[in-house]
Amino acid sequence: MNEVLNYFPNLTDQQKQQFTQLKDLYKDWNLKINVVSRKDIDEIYLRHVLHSLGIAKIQNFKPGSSVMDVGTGGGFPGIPLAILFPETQFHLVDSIGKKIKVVNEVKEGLGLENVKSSNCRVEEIDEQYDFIVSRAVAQMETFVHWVKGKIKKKSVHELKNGILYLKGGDLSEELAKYKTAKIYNLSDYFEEDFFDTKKVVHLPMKYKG
Ligand SMILES: C[S@@+](CC[C@H](N)C(=O)[O-])C[C@H]1O[C@@H](n2cnc3c(N)ncnc32)[C@H](O)[C@@H]1O
Repeated sequence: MNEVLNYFPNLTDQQKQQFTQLKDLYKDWNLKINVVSRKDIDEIYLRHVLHSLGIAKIQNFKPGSSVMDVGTGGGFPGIPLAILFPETQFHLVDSIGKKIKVVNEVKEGLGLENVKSSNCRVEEIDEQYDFIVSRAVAQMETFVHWVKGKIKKKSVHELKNGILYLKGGDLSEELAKYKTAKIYNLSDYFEEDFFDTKKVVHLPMKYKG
């Protein structure tokens, strides 16, 4: 938990309480439905919470904005971001029902009123968002295809509306055809070795009405 406080020192008491509660909730639920590896549970604040919050170092979501987390699994990056931005609406989507079950239990346990979830493939979603976030779900080309038409027309943030994807390693080939993609190194924001290869990719997406 100290990792989170160290990089996000201005949390409210409620946010501190929610982040603290989060570990026990995942520990309990993980025994019933495995969504996080056992090793990762012990390092949940570093590997899951702080990694998810890397997106917040690139863009703070404004009150009233909306964000979809595609292939959220047990709720990453969506749940930590929903704690950090309580006035932004988050839609967490996964095609596997038991993962969405964990998301719903954690959401209830933490009292997160700004989270809704859907158990379906993202291709079936017919809504629009300021940003679409994700981690470890698909190659960029497939992902772009899935989320086309799901971006709001008007940008109200510093970054243009589009995708904010947590990725790792060498992305030169995967992103070669996306000239407007910008890569942010999380090692510029977090000093732990875990972040040495971790990045956030911002890809602005044109509105398709
Ligand atoms: C490797 S897991 C990553 C989970 C989470 N984002 C994380 O980083 O912990 C990939 C998840 O994407 C989901 N997924 C893959 N394709 C999807 C699609 N087209 N629509 C919705 N979910 C999808 C899978 O069910 C799986 O839970």
